[in-house]
Amino acid sequence: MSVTTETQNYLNYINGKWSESESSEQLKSTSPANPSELLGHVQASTKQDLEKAVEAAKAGQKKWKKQSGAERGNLLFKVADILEKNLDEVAETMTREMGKTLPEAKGETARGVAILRYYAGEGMRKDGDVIPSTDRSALMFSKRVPLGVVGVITPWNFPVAIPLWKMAPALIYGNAVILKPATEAAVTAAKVIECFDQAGLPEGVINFVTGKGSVIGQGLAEHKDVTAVTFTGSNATGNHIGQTVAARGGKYQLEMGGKNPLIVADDCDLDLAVDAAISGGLKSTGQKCTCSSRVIVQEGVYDQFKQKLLEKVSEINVGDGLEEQTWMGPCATKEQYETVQKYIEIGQKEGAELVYGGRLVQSDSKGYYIEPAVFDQVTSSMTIAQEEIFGPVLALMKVETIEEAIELANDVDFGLSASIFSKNINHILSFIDDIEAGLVRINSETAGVELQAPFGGMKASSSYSREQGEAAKEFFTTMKTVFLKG
Ligand SMILES: NC(=O)C1=CN([C@@H]2O[C@H](COP(=O)(O)OP(=O)(O)OC[C@H]3O[C@@H](n4cnc5c(N)ncnc54)[C@H](OP(=O)(O)O)[C@@H]3O)[C@@H](O)[C@H]2O)C=CC1
Ligand SMILES: O=C(O)CCC(=O)C(=O)O
Repeated sequence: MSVTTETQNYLNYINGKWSESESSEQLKSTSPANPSELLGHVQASTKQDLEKAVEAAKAGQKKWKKQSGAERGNLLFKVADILEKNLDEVAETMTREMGKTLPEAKGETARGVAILRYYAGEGMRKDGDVIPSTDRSALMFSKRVPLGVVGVITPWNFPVAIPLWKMAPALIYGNAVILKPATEAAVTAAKVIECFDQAGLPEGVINFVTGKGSVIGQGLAEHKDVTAVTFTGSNATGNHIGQTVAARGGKYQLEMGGKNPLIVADDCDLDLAVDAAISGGLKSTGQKCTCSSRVIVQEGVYDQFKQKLLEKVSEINVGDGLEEQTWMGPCATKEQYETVQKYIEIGQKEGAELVYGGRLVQSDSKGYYIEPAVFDQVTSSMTIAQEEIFGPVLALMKVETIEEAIELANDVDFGLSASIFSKNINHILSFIDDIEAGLVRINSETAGVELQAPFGGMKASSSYSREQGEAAKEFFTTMKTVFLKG
């Protein structure tokens, strides 16, 4: 059985088999560059489908955890090789399905391959410590053990990297997984699951159930046999999931929004700062939780920075992500397109000055295209300085001192990522100390996560847990302390 039927009807993957939902209903996935282009249908799954997946995962996990780390790792290496072989197809599907440009989609898929290899290697690393006992004749040690069944709920903005940076560590540490991808990027996710299928993971170890967040996502959050749930997405949904899982005593991990500041100091290399504002703020059409949305500039270089920024932003080519000349693709969904427009209107109503862009870009295909927008005269109390827009909108804010810049940078509910551009070590050290962010970046853009380092935010950006690198071990395992005496 393959991932689809002949009509591009992408199936669920439960207990090692591709299967239709009991509902016999499907949800449509279309292209944001051309909303009349159908990518395929995915299953509108029911709670019964999810129940089957949970049963399969429970049974699969019992055997999976008995395999050695090296055996599990070998399978992940195999998945990585298959994904690498299919990189072009997966990346092109991603571009068609959620709009990011093809080079970005290829980069993300290659990152997926690297994530799989990193965690495959983890199967050969230590899973505990020897701890001296007060009893000289005893051996005491800690041992990491899997949690059981892990629910993975993912967004549409990184349809390959985010599912993989959650599933690969879950699997290597001996858990079984049920992935519920964002509906808008579920076809790309199906292609990733196909790589696991081809690699021959044992039945039930990895399961894929598409459907509405309110049914399948909610079902994972509520299910008593889903020991842990890992989520990336909006704050509203994340907080709801966290409360639901906590109420039944489960473990959860939430990665949510950002309102990331980039501080430009008087003494910095302005050209580098301009490039970082553009790359960090507008790549992926601003649809990254780590994107720079507030650019806080010291008054000494404010006008010069603004002029250089506007010159470069005006060169940005908006269009279909499959076309070579395109630098910025469409908004990923109709909802996102409307949200960005709404925030641009709010910004203007609240007194910010729209100094560039923000207009809709017409196309024959009626794609969700919008020009990058730059606002001047933004103050911290404005909605566009406080709420996550998730679109190509930069808000410029002027400050006198670096102390004021850091205070302004911290004046939001979020705390995911933050950058400073400066050559002054004192400014840099104050920034490292005082900025309220999980990712602190100096002379580098706010986006750009490395898979081997902990990733997560402070304040409302996350549940204080960290993903990726070695930090993933904390979430995807629990600990036994063993006291052994002859
Ligand atoms: N931190 C980040 O990386 C991201 C942040 N966002 C922010 O969220 C905003 C809205 O985007 P949106 O796609 O609606 O994000 P959501 O948070 O609603 O969706 C993320 C995932 O959660 C699922 N989901 C939705 N409702 C529930 C529920 N009740 N219980 C469990 N799971 C659920 C979704 O499924 P389904 O697809 O079926 O709705 C999807 O798989 C964006 O504008 C942006 O600000 C969005 C994406 C990523
Ligand atoms: O910046 C990155 O590479 C990752 C961003 C991210 O995790 C997100 O947008 O959800």
